[in-house]
Amino acid sequence: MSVTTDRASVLREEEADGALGNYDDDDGDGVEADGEMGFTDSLSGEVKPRILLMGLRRSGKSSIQKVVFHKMSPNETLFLESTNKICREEVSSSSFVSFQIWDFPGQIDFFDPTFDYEMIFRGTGALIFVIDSQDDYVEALSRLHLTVTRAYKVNPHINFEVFIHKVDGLSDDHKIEKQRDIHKRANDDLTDAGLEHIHLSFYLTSIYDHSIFEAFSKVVQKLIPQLPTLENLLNIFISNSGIEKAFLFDVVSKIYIATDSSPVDVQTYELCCDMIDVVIDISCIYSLADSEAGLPYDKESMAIIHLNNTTVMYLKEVTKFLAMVCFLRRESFERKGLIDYNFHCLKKAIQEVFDVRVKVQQNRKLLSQRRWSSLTKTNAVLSSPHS
Ligand SMILES: Nc1nc2c(ncn2[C@@H]2O[C@H](COP(=O)(O)OP(=O)(O)OP(=O)(O)O)[C@@H](O)[C@H]2O)c(=O)[nH]1
Repeated sequence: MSVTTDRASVLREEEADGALGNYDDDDGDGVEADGEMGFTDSLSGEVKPRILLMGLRRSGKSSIQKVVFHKMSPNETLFLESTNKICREEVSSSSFVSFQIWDFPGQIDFFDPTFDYEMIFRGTGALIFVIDSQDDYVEALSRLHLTVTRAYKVNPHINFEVFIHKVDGLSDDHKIEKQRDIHKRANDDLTDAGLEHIHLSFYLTSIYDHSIFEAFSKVVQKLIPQLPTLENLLNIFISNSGIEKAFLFDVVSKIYIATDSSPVDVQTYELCCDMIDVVIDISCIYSLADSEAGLPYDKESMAIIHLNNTTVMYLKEVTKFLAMVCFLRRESFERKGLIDYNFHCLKKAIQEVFDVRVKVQQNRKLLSQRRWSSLTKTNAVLSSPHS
């Protein structure tokens, strides 16, 4: 059972107009249509970062979006129809996990005059290029090169993320070999073009396991300017509490937005995801219908799991959509009072970071609105010089 199909995080789904260059204006105010959107973006650096999903047809872009943000089961993606329009969606479950995802059809043509790629890349935070590892990837690599070079020219601040996707069908050796080959060829192409300074990050992903959530977590983390502060807070928290590993999770998407500086291993990450599922599912089944608007996750949410290898997993609510999940030894857990006290301090500090982030976002929005209104005034004067 999954509560998350009722999407708290997905505020709305919009489909861009059939012609690639013309985007639907969701509220009818004209601001998000055509060139205007790009112009405001360039001034304000849009409050919500934009993440683009690009790649050849059938590489798995829509499946990734549906599995990560709509909790679609991987098998259901077999029935997804090919995307023929740009699909935009806002993901906004907390101030830290707040962005727009644009899912592109596989066949976009940069030379199509109706495709305003400058406008699109200008407001982009991360470009995820999906390569089907089970297919011949020569064409995908040349497409990747074209896309990255175009995007970089318009906006050198974009994070370029390459998902070597559908690796579930490959053996471990084969996966590493594919990654090495794709990594080498993509970087050789950039070096040949004199663009070796462009950095590409590579991830092995599949919708059939947690790798896609882990990869998405890393993409999203890079878009959180407060990440070093959050990491520092977690480092202090674990060292003061005798904890071995701590994650800060967005419970809706199961994206972890920060962890301490010790390395992350996949099994640990998977255990955290399973724990969040268990908490939400049990809460859905047994929580009182009238408790806090019937939400399955609230201030009281907490769980302790004793693993059979002397490790304890401890989950606690941080904010409405964030949870801390940590791993510690049974002996350390005996000092639960100290852990809870330190957690209380951590929670307050995270709340402060959160408040600062909200303030910065509000200021940026205000600034952008002011600039926009002064610009429209100037335009009005210019267009009626005799008034
Ligand atoms: N084995 C495997 N198949 C996958 C994976 N991800 C997606 N697929 C399958 O790949 C096929 C194409 O997926 P889509 O998500 O429609 O691909 P797309 O890139 O959005 O395709 P277009 O809309 O045509 O651009 C579907 O049959 C999915 O079930 C994966 O991780 N592993």
